[in-house]
Amino acid sequence: MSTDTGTHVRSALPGADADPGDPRRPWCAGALLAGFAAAGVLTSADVRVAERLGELTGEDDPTVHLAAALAVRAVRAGSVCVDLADAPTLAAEGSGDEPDAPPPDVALPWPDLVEWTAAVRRSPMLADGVDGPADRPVRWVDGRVYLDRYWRDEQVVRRDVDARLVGLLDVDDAALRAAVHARFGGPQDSRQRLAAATAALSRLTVLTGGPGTGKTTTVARLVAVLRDVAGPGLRVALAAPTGKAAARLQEAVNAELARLAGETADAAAPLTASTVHRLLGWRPSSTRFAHDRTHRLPHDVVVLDEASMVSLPLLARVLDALRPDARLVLVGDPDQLASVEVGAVLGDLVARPPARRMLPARLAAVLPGDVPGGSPADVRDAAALHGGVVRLVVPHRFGHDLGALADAVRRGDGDSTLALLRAGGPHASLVEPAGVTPADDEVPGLRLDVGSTGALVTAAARAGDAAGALEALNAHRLLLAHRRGPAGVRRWAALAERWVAEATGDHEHGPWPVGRPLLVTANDRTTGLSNGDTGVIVSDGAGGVVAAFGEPRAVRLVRPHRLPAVEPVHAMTVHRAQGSQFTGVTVLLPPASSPLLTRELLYTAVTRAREHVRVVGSADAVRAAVERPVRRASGLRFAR
Ligand SMILES: Nc1ncnc2c1ncn2[C@@H]1O[C@H](COP(=O)(O)OP(=O)(O)OP(=O)(O)O)[C@@H](O)[C@H]1O
Repeated sequence: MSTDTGTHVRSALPGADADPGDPRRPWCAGALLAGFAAAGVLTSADVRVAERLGELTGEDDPTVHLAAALAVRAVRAGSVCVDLADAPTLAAEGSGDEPDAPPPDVALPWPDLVEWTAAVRRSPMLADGVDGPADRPVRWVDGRVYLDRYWRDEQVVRRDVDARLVGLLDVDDAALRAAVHARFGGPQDSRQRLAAATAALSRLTVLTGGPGTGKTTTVARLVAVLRDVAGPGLRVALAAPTGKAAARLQEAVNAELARLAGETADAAAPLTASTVHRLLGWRPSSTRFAHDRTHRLPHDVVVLDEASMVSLPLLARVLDALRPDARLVLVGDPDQLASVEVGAVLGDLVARPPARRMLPARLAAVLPGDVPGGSPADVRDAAALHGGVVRLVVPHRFGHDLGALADAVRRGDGDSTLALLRAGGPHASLVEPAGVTPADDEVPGLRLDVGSTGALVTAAARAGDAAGALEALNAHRLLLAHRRGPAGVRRWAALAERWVAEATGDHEHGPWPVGRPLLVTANDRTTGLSNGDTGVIVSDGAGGVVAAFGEPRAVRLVRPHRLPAVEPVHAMTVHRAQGSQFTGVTVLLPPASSPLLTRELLYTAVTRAREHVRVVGSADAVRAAVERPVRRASGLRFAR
């Protein structure tokens, strides 16, 4: 394709006559990219990176620059790569990264796909295909364009996962069968038995399931099974992406292990769980972890919970650090929101067409009758066993209505979702505002919940009852999709703070008001607090205050002057709430046109609630959410 494409299309470009001072318009950009930037598809940074790569590699074709800029944009939006054929559709949907900017409503001068692909493949900027040169900054593989570092991370995951699925570990069938039945004896435990046997036999297990299907319980009992078959000296690491999720995992797994130990009089050593970063040996002054391919983790088993939140680069680092003969158990709900960073690896591993392996046959030999069969879903689940994927399907915790609601959202069934929400009842309700976003006086129930939760938290905090304050903090949480704007965290957190002050009659304004809920926004080694941890300021009983974090049964106290970056947490994004649950949840939806409004967002929000979820949003917004699954491009779902 000739390099004059840019000039040729200039007069037709959206925004070509727009204000030259518009900050979205990159300085010095060629006409083609400037047009995409003016339309809001690319940012100045996307354009600058692409043009700089062009300078460094001697590439001046603007269509190649466009492909590279779209690969940078894709990463910003959480994709690993961009599929050029799909790029026009994705651009028309707007960017989840900049949800407040409307999607472009102008026709963009997309290059002809065949010519574009040819230009990209012969470019000195790009490596062509899997076997292309290793020193190019961008790579094209089967229509997908990657920034090379993400391609390399994807290859690490692909190769390691494939290697882990080859061959089975040496475990005695009869001993395994006995151990599994001893730990999972119930008639409904079939999938949990399969999960434990898979973890014993395979170096990769992917344990999935909706909320309350017994994933954490399975992890604990699976560890007991592994100790039974491999000996009590087994070195087990538990990890999760956030400190809060790690604390919950540790508490739940040890409680179940202690219960099992009581049953069998075994002495079970308690396990500790850490964040994934801490497990790998995160060092603030280095871009590398202490554990990597040259200095592997010592563990025989690594269990990674909330794996839907793990990014592609982080999973690649875990796989790098794991001994090849160690077992990896990934646990999570692939229907939830993916990592805030790049990739949706759990979903990709579940959706991947697995090569045919020995595992299902061996599972059938160890656990005859437990391998699923019958319904189409069972047949799909049986096929997924080739990839080490076990899906738990029996809900053990959820109230029936909440479970049905979560399931309708997961299935993309807008009619049922709306019907269940409108039916109301003790578990779910819908508040439909008159306008696009609700006015404060349209949500009296929310105001009551926020006020009463704040009053409970403040009363416990004033009494110096840290555990009680942390417990009360989980009574209700307001969740939103956006940070800014009329349906954003900023506006609603300020409102919630006012409602709490009104409910408690407390207008204390000092830097650390007693009862203020806190969200940690940075990792901090000295206090051990992690980004995403939540806590509350409580009285220390001696006229001072202290910040309480952790679970009510394992409270950690930190003096305010030692706190890392924190912010008040009267409301938070749905993303931030992942890994936590609350008795009641209110989710306030953005307008139907928001690109952040997705099925995964609503599903994640609904499944944060233990007893009641209130959805605030128009019927259009609910439908838009349910009917729009997140699309994150990645090559992991394909054969290469
Ligand atoms: N096989 C089982 N039989 C009976 N009850 C079970 C079984 N497995 C788990 N449970 C119970 O179901 C409830 C939910 O289990 P668990 O917390 O393990 O689910 P989960 O999938 O980890 O949930 P979440 O994703 O919400 O953390 C717990 O009370 C647990 O004791």
